[in-house]
Amino acid sequence: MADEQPPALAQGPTTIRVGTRNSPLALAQADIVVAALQSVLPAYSFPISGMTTTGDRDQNTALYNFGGKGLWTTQLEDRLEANELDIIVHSLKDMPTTLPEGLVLGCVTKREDPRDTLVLKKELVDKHGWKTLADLPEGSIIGTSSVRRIAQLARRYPSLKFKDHRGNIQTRLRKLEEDPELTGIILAAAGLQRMQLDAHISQFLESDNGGILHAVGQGALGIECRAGDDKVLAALKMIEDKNAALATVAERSLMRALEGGCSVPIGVETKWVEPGQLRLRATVVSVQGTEGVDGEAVEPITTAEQADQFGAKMAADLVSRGANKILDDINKNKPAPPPPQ
Ligand SMILES: NCc1[nH]cc(CCC(=O)O)c1CC(=O)O
Repeated sequence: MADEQPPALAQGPTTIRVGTRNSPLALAQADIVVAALQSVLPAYSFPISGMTTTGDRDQNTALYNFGGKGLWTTQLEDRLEANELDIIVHSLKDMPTTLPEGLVLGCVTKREDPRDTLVLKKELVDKHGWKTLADLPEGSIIGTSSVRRIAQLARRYPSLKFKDHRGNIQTRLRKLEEDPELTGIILAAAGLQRMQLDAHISQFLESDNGGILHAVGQGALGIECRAGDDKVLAALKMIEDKNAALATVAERSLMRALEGGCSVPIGVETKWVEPGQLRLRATVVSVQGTEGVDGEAVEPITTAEQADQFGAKMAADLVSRGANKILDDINKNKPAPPPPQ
């Protein structure tokens, strides 16, 4: 094993310091990445340091008030730049598409299930046997604070109502059972699966089932490091998943071209329909769900450049069919960010 390692890994310190947020999911994700690194670099150590970020602390300000940029990431990035950490493990979907100067997305690892899921209140499942969004009676209240989820649900299921719902996954599951108003909530499959909480899932949502597309990068882990840190970059290359990397390049390119942060209703779905053939589906939906533009294409993708162009081309196609009007309206109506505290 050792003589297969890139030369950059053979010399110098054998510690790679790992930064993560402090939530149970973030810590589980850091453990997954450390286990992968440890298996290819058994002589190295990977101390993990957890940190509470603005996004974790501020549970009250509506998510779009942060401007969508770097809510979860800035404080960890400061420590990476200050050379106090060597890598940061992120949910890729929480990473802005443009990173600060000097920092790069070092790799994307093997992707978990990227879909959103419906989690219904247990008591209601037991009583009525409901399983899917289509089973829910008019006026049922779904807890979610994601404009992407609300917009798509409102479009497909106009009789549903929504209630702001946030906190880490465990908190959200608890609030679902405790809040008498809520019928169900929407959570990413990946987070539930990584925490062994997937028994709570009632329905997996996708374009062909429920008509809901997931967030850009959902289900993938992105690892950020310093540009030019050759040793760390070589280590990360060893745990990269090529298919996940290429698919998420296309997704992130689409989002960058549409200038959407995590707060705009852009849904995507990428699928390798054959080896080397990537299908990209995308949707841009107005906040009320009254308008939407959808796109779909399949292209042969083997390089990051091709994936990047694929995403940009899809964005241009969506724009030419009205997505820019939807996004402009959203940007016009956005409240001003809160004053710094
Ligand atoms: N918004 C927070 C967040 N960031 C990443 C995940 C799930 C894990 C992933 O997408 O990899 C979640 C929870 C959720 O949306 O249910």
